[in-house]
Amino acid sequence: MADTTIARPVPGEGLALHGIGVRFGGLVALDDVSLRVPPGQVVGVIGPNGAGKTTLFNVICGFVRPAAGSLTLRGRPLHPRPDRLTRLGIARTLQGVGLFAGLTVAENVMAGATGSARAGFLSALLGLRRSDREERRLRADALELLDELGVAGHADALPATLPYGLRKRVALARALAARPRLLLLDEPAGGLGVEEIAELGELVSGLPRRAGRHRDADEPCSVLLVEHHMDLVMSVCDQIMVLDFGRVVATGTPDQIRADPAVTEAYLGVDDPSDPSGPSGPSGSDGADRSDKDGARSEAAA
Ligand SMILES: Nc1ncnc2c1ncn2[C@@H]1O[C@H](COP(=O)(O)OP(=O)(O)OP(=O)(O)O)[C@@H](O)[C@H]1O
Repeated sequence: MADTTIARPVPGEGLALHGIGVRFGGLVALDDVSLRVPPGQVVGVIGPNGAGKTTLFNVICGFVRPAAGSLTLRGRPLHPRPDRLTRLGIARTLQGVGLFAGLTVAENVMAGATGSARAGFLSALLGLRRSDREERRLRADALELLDELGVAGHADALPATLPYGLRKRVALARALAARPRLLLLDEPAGGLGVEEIAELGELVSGLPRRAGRHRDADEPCSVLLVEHHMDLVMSVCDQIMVLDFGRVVATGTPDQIRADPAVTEAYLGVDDPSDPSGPSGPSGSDGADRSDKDGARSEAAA
């Protein structure tokens, strides 16, 4: 029977994190975190403020080097570097938008394909030669993606002229232009309205089924979603990992996570899930602020 526990990495399958530990001075940001993101699945990482979600994302992107543990991608050791992600088949969207302000929407998406284009888009920016055919192919691919995400009508606009929700779609199109086998989404719902979040949910759910767009036709794309917005996470994820104070407190399907008392305790800071005093539980919209618990995991306090 297939192993469905995402906290138990399986060699050779998708992205796997094995016993990751990260410290910032005396603060333990991640402690023995293991996770796998199987091909074709949307895996969510949730947790209250300061739980370690962004740190985990940064480890996978190579912005933070773990003090302990290792990463593998399709069974091979992974030593990520932010400037090498595209080559590894990993694309990401950032908190906020992060588009190039001086490039049009279509050009931004073309820039995302740099790693998969024989002659990179940067070469054009640098004034280097590239064939017209290559240029046309990149633009056609970009327009197709923009069409898929419902923003093709804005292809020649500058990002700043678009509403925030549309700019986020362009950022997603740019990430998809790299034809990733693994897509990392860092709080994609941030700053979006209810309707936009519902539309985003449909988009994210469909990402692993984007047959033939990624480099490996035999391996569907997988998605790692770091997100505060619980309704989105619960509706799109196949599996969810819950972090609290840098530790894994629960993993499972959305239904399992909803029913797990450890999750309620992590969000509300109470043992009784029916206690109404907490501001937001796992079915609410945002993580609770646990500033009263700050420092509880520092080495000095341990
Ligand atoms: N560069 C850093 N230097 C020192 N401490 C850091 C650094 N980055 C994160 N931390 C600390 O590590 C812990 C985990 O932070 P992280 O940002 O990963 O949490 P998070 O779950 O993403 O929180 P949020 O939901 O508020 O974004 C926090 O206590 C944070 O203050």
